[in-house]
Amino acid sequence: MTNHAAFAAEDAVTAVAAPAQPGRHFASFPPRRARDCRKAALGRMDLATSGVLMAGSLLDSMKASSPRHAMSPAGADQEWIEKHPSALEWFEGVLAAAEGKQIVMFLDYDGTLSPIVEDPERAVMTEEMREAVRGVAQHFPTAIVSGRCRDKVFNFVKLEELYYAGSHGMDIKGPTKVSNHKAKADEVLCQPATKFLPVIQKVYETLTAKMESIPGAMVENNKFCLSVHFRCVEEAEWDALGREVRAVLHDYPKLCLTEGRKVLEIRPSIKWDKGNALEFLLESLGFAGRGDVFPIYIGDDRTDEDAFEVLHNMGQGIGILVTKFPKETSASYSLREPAESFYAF
Ligand SMILES: O=P(O)(O)OC[C@H]1O[C@H](O[C@H]2O[C@H](CO)[C@@H](O)[C@H](O)[C@H]2O)[C@H](O)[C@@H](O)[C@@H]1O
Repeated sequence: MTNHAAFAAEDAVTAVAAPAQPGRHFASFPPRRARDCRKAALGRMDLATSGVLMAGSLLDSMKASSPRHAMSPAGADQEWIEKHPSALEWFEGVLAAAEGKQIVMFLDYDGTLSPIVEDPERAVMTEEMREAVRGVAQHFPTAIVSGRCRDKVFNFVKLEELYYAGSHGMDIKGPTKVSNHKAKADEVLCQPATKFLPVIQKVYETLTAKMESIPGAMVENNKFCLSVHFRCVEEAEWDALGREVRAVLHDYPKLCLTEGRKVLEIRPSIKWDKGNALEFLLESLGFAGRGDVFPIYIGDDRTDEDAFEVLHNMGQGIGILVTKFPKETSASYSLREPAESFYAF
C-alpha cells in the first residue's frame, strides 16, 4: 500500500484536473443540506421487521428509483442545486475546508467511476478514469465501496494499491488497525455476513430460475448479496418481477430488500452497510476519532446514502452525490455524471 501519512489537503491540488470556477466562495461549510433525509425515505424495506408490504408499494418505489427528467436550472431543481452545489464549481472551497487535514477517499463504482450501462458485466471504467484514481491513491488512502462482490469490482478497477469493500460493505479488504496512521502491508478481512452465504446462494438459485420467465431480468450474485436487475425489463413487467422477488423473500425473513438504479438488492438483515464500511476503514487506517481527518465519499445510489449519513453525523468530510436528477440525499455536494468525478480528481 502507498504511504499516505505525509499528505494532506494541499496535495489535492496536484491531483486536480479541473480548475475551480472563479467567483464562487464558501459562505459557510458545509453548505445547507436537506436535514430531513432519513433511511426510511431512502427506500429501504426490511422484510424482517416490516412484515407485509403494502400492495403496489414496491412497484411505486421501483419507478421512483428511475427518475426520467434531468435537472433544469429553474424552480425546485435550482433549489436542489443550491442545497447540493456542484463539487466541481466549489472545488476551491472543498480544498479550503480540507486544508491541513488528512483526506481519505471513498469511491463507489457503478455510476460513479463507470457509466451506467445495460449489461452489468460491461460496466468497465475508462483507462483515463483508472489513471485518475491511481493518481488520487498516490496522495490519499483510497477505497472502493461497491455493491458488487469484491473480486468483481477489483477486476474492473484493477488497482492493487486501493482498499476494497464489496457486497455493499459486507466484504472489506482493508489495512490492519495501526497507531501511527500508516497502513501495514498485511491486510484484514471484514466479513460480518459470512453465516448468510448458504442462504444467499440458495436464494440466488431460486431467483435465477424464477426470473427466467421475465424477459430481460437478470440476477447477479454479489456473494453476500444479490442484485435483481430490471433495466432491460419492459416496465409493464416490473410489477410481476417485484412480486416474484417479494414472494421468494417471504420464506427468508432474515434477508431484506433494498433498491438501487433499476435493481432490487437482496441482502442479510444485519446492521452493516456502506456507512459501516466507511467507519471500519477509517478505524483500520488509524483515523477514528481524529478531528484532522477529512473523508470524501463519492457515490450515486441509495446505498451510498448510508455513508453520506455517517459523514453528516460525524460533521467531518463531505459526501458527493453523482446524479442528473434532484434526489433526496444526505450528501453535501453533487456531480452530474461519472465523467465529472474524473475532473474532480
Ligand atoms: O455500489 P455500486 O458499485 O454502485 O454497485 C451498485 C450496483 O451496481 C451495478 O448495477 C448498476 O450498474 C449496472 C451497470 O451500469 C446497471 O446495468 C444497473 O442497472 C445498475 O443498477 C451492479 O451490477 C450491481 O450488482 C450493484 O449492486
